Amino acid sequence: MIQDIQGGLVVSCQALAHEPLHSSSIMAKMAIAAQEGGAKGIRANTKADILAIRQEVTLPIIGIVKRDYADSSVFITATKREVDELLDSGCEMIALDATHRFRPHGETLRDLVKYIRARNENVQIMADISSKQEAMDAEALGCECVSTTLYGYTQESASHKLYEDDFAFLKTLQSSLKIPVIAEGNVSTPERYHRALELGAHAVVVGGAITRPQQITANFVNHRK
Ligand SMILES: CC(=O)N[C@H](C=O)[C@@H](O)[C@H](O)[C@H](O)COP(=O)(O)O
Repeated sequence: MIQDIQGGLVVSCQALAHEPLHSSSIMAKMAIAAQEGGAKGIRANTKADILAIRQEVTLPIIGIVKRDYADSSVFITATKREVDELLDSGCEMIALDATHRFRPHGETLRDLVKYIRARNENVQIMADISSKQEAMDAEALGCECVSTTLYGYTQESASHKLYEDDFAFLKTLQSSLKIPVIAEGNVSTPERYHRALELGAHAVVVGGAITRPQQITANFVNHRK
């Protein structure tokens, strides 16, 4: 999958339970639209959504399972339970939280990577990180790529946005890693998308700006010239 998405757009088709488009069949339609528009891959949440999307499109899928746990703030593919669901879904790549935060039940990223490799050696792994050190650790564990998904979404990185200072964080990662770096998070305009690629992002994941109409609507309503 990592080669298939090179130089292109991955569309994240996600609607959580509290969102208006929450429905596997609607996410499958979103994925068709993304494919028709030229996307090279899909990022999707839950086994049910991935199975529905698989029926409709030929694009490779990055799977995640978001689930909240009481003892941890990690919520993207946090434990073996979510990994099992994704391995059953048949997605080509599994994305996991790869931050240094404590995981539910004390599970570790190292264990989860080992577990995925033992169960299916063909599934690739994307590390969702929020700092350079996390990215370097994920590379050392053998993940196929890192994504900037959680930059700006942890306590330590909360004051940052990926695109600020002309994607300074992306540049830092690129000069520190050998594995591909995916730009993800707040890439909300075509200009940002193309700039990230120009700077050498292996691929770019765009979500809300394409697949969350409530967010798109609010952007119109709140836009100030
Ligand atoms: C932080 C977090 O929970 N990120 C999630 C990860 O899968 C998704 O909610 C985002 O939509 C995705 O990362 C794409 O980002 P954006 O929607 O900003 O283009």
